Amino acid sequence: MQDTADAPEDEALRFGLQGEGHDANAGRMTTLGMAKRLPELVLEIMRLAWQVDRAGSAALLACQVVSAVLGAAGLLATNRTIVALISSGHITAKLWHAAPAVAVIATAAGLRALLGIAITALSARLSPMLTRQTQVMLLDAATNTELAAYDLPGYNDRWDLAEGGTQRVAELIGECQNLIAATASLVSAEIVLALVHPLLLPLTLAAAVPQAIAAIRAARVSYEAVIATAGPRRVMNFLRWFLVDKWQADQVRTDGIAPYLLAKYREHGNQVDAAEHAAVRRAARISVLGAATAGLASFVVWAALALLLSAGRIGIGSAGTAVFALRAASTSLQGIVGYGAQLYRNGLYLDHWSGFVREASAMRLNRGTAVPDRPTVVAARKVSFQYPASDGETLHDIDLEIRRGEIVALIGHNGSGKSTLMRLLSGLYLPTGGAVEWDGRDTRDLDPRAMWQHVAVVPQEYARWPLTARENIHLGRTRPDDGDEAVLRAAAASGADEVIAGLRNGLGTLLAREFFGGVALSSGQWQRLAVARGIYRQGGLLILDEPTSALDPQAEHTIFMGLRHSAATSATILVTHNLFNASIADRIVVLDAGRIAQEGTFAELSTTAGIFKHLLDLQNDRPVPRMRAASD
Ligand SMILES: Nc1ncnc2c1ncn2[C@@H]1O[C@H](COP(=O)(O)OP(=O)(O)OP(=O)(O)O)[C@@H](O)[C@H]1O
Repeated sequence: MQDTADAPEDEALRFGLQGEGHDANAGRMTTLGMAKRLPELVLEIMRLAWQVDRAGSAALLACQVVSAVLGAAGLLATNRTIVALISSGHITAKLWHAAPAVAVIATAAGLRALLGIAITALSARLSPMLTRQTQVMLLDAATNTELAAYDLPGYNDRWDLAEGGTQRVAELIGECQNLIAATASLVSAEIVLALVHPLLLPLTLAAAVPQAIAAIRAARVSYEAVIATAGPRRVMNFLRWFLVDKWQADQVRTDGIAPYLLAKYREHGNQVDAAEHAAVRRAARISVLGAATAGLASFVVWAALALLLSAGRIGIGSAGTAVFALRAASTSLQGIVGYGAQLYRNGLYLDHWSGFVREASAMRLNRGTAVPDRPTVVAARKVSFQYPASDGETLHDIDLEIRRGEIVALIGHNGSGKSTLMRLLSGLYLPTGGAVEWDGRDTRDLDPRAMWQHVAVVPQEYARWPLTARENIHLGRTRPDDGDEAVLRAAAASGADEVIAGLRNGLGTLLAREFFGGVALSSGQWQRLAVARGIYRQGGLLILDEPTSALDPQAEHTIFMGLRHSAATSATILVTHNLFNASIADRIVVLDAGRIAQEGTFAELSTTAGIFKHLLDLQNDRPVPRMRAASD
């Protein structure tokens, strides 16, 4: 019995979000850090906006500037109105005197309202374009990386975060606009205040500091809570998917696992609630303190204004103007602090996006430029390979050649490295030692996209593209001279023709999950299409990784009988655990723990002591149970 005291703890789902720079992000959320970061962030967003819609971005900026100028003009006109109204003389004369300034106030207010509408409309137009642009940039970066990027620790988590960042873009645009508008209003109000009395300018700015600090602290608390709960929230997303997705729905029922997983869901939900409640309480305490200090600071400003007035430093007209300007400045400052804190927080999510785009760009497919021909010989020369997150090598010292027209079967225990070797031969991975060569040229020197034009792979986990049956076979590589003929020929070679014949609209039938309006196929039917796809490509290197695992014996027979024909012009590698299927290969290579253990024909290996013979004997060892034999 195992000693439970020494037993390691069971592992649980966890995600690599914490401690990956996010704590440092939160640490930088200070007043100074924010003052430095916000202008950069605004510029970054404006640069992005400029890329997608120059006219719209320029119009938006122009509207903001004109609105600010009108704001200042309105405030100055307020000053002139007050001076005119409190001057000595008959009321009618005073009103006439004030009329032009009143007209300026009214016009400025009307125009600012119109500009406000234009700003809202322009922002609404820009937001979706910008969101899409960031998403396209992300997809472009992610789909052009080396496949090995997916094996880097935390890569998928960073992808998720980056995708989350793109969903914040619309908010960022709004916050950016509001921040610019508030800053423009503040500048105009402060100019007016400085004209009334220079002391009022630093005083109003200093009064905003406590409120700014409080708003940033509150935003930081909320960001920290988001980061702290990211792990459990992602586990919850994962569990939700497992509980309701169709692929497990039958087992959720027969295994009765729902209550067990739901309990785990609640447990993680409670962790999230506890962290968020604590954050809300902390943020509220900080906000109360901030509001109290802000009240005190504004009392000081008003007191200073009263003192200036009573000391005769400013006139009653200027004091009236200052009242309006102070209100405008205070509203603007609140806006800057509030929107600034939100913008800063959302900017951290945008950083996830830009960080991922940078990381993916550094991993971009950037190999040689030599364009290979259809290969005659594909070879591994002393190849070794280690996955980035792995402790040791998966493949060691592999020497192997496959020639055009030859079928080589790869056999070996689970985890012996067969799929990894195929990804190396097809150029999906580059070896960490030795070289893979196509007609003597190192795959590192070849243009990978040009290489893949000559590769046809039927993987174990075949894609089920949400496209028509026709598209699922030609994948956009149509042959205009051959029309559907080539597609149907490939379908006939894999038994997919029977599947297509039964579809409501033949080759034109959409194959997708029902909720996308498509027809759902069985696993074996999908696999027939995947094999047809591989045959249709007529690749110089044809790789079949367990191509018949989900097929009935008839479909399997069709494929293996047709394989000789499609293999005539390709170097073909077949990975299979069904050793009888390996008998169609010219040569069999047996992998054991990442090394080539045996190589030979079926006849040679099935009669020589070794792994192959051992596995073959096991496959043949299906004795009829004794009880049944007795009763027969
Ligand atoms: N992305 C990865 N990162 C780290 N290790 C990996 C990765 N993919 C596979 N491995 C490890 O490499 C070894 C070989 O895996 P591979 O998939 O090549 O084996 P296989 O022979 O194709 O197995 P099977 O017969 O089960 O399909 C395994 O030990 C596996 O755990």
